[in-house]
Amino acid sequence: MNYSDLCMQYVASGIDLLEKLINVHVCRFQMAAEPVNLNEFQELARLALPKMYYDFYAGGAEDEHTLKENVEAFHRITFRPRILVDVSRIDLSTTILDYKISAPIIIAPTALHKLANPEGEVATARAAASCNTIMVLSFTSSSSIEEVAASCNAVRFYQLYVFKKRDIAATLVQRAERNGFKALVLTADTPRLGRREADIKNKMITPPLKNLEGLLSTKVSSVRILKLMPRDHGCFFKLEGFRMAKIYYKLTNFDQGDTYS
Ligand SMILES: Cc1cc2nc3c(=O)[nH]c(=O)nc-3n(C[C@H](O)[C@H](O)[C@H](O)COP(=O)(O)O)c2cc1C
Repeated sequence: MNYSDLCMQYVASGIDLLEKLINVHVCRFQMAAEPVNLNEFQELARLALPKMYYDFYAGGAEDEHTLKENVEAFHRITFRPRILVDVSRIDLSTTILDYKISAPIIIAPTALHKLANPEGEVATARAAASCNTIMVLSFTSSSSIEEVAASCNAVRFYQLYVFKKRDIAATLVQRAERNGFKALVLTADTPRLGRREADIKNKMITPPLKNLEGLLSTKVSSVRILKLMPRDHGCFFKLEGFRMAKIYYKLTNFDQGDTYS
């Protein structure tokens, strides 16, 4: 990670540089002992990132009930040991949409990777390539579709929010397809963004969403995240969304004028 770039990014975001330098150095000191599990990576992230950004990645909506329940759900899963079997050759590889991957794990779409690293989603795509898995690029990525496509040969899917303003989504799908993205991943559970209380308290600001430049009238580079998708652009989803997505993917004849609520 290029720390000076990271610090410059913090300064640009109006975040206190001294505090971050201290945290980054504490973090690097602690890095002497390599993290051995996800919890330790999370703790390093907490030390290195501005609170505003850490809270964005780590937090959930309202009382964070679902967030806690997600963690609990994983705790309820146990492995059934199988003994006296030949483990000399272990193969976890599988296929998704005919693309072979090393294990049944792909990178889910998550927004705004540049909050954590100046390379943003480009670095994530390279990680996907080196692990021989698939990256799903978020609709609200901080690196552009083209930058991610040029960075490596990872198999890439593109996550789509179906916007009321259909031309926005259609334009992005066309760009993704032109740049070798292999499939669309439709997000159906975000007709409105959750009420993320930490983001409200932190007065969360975002880096520019490069893919939306020139498409949204909103000045997305400095708005609070809750205003990112204002009413007239807001994403929505119902069965109709599937029809639209299908049309987008064929890239023909979408009804630009129609409105849905
Ligand atoms: C910080 C963060 C950002 C996310 N951003 C997006 C996004 O931009 N688009 C999307 O479809 N899902 C997004 N998600 C949802 C994830 O793709 C995933 O569905 C969700 O985290 C549930 O998986 P988990 O239980 O493994 O975290 C985001 C999740 C997190 C934690």
